[in-house]
Amino acid sequence: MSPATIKGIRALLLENVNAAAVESFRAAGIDVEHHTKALPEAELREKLQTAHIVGIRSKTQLTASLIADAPNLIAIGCFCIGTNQVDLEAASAAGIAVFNSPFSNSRSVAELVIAEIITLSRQLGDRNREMHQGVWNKVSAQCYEIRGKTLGIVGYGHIGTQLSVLAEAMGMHVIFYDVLQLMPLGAARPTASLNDLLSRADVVTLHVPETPETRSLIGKDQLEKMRPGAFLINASRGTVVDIDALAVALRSGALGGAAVDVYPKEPRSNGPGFESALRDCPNTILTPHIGGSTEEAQSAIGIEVSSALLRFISRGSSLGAVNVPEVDLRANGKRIIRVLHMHNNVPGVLGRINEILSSFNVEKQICESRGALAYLMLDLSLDAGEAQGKTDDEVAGSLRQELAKVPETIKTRILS
Ligand SMILES: NC(=O)C1=CN([C@@H]2O[C@H](COP(=O)(O)OP(=O)(O)OC[C@H]3O[C@@H](n4cnc5c(N)ncnc54)[C@H](O)[C@@H]3O)[C@@H](O)[C@H]2O)C=CC1
Ligand SMILES: O=C(O)C(=O)COP(=O)(O)O
Repeated sequence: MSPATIKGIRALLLENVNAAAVESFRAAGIDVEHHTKALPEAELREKLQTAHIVGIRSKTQLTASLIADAPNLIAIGCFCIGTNQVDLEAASAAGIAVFNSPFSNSRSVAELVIAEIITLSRQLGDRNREMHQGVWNKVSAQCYEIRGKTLGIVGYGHIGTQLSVLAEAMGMHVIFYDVLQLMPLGAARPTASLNDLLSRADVVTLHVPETPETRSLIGKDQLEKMRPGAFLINASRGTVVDIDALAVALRSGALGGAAVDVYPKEPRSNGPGFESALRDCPNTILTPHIGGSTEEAQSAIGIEVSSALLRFISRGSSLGAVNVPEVDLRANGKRIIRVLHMHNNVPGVLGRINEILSSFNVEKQICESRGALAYLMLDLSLDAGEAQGKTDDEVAGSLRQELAKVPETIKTRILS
């Protein structure tokens, strides 16, 4: 496909999406607007009027109402792992592909959690604060090695498994709980239930996605099932833990400490004013959602997600999308135009489309469906059939008109 496919494409990048992404978009000829923060909803709504691509991280909530109000939007890039901040159903219904980076920051999160396990076991947060206040407090009571202790991992996915390997290398016993049956790494062992894990682990760490099932997964009842003096770590999503119940457990001494990186409500930008019931709790490490915030992770994510978006914009390839069917065709060097047609997945649509195309020479075509959405990609030869002797624009224009008459059409793009 020619650079003309990219011409006029506007990308709105928020939340300080890495410079690697900005550079690769600009190098491809895309007009980029880059913001270091998340935008207030009204400003975001206005900017989405003209954007073809929006790039966000974990903070920006792309609701059904915002998506419905974004007439030109073709693709959403989540420059992070989580996609819970996007209404994926609304995006699919509008034929908008959503991409993320499924594992580029997993190692960064796992390393942070290792640091936190030791920090909590040695009460480093409290000692550090005391020293900065000029207080020398040399104690060994309730300070422990991590060797031989049991780490309970809830959610044994990309991050949970990385952590499992690192923790075992440091002499910990690893147990895990996951809703899926998964292969244990090393000597790690699954537990029969979440309660079983909570009652056996010295350190419980959460690595589940935000879903209706994980909301308040750890509340008062679950905290009460944890061992006396155990530690809780949450670097998944803020909604997974009942923060008030956790603060009570910490202040009463039922738990020995906690490390929390994510919160039910997070500020839109850096600066003072952070409020939480966890502030000033004993042996409690609070970090501002920095689990994936390393130079390595951010540049890898910038490259990975921008490449996926560029492939989708320039060739229609949806490989790696989290919500639309995965479709791709290799170009064969001939003069073609590519038709990309997203439609409702009901019987008879392909028949109607093929009727429209009957006088053209179809080089290749592929159609995949995912739930209610189907995605058709096809290449038409410009050197044969109806297209012969016509310009790309003429062929594209008439096809666009005809395809718009197919009632199940959601979105059509024609690349030449
Ligand atoms: N603090 C930070 O900066 C970061 C936070 N995250 C968060 O961490 C989450 C996990 O990341 P990954 O390990 O990459 O995800 P993943 O999808 O590879 O693994 C998640 C695991 O949780 C399991 N799971 C789902 N629901 C469960 C439940 N109710 N109980 C037990 N297990 C359940 C899944 O079966 C899966 O094995 C992300 O969804 C994201 O929200 C991710 C990266 C950075
Ligand atoms: O990757 C994720 O899901 C994260 O939570 C990291 O989010 P961030 O890119 O730091 O806003």
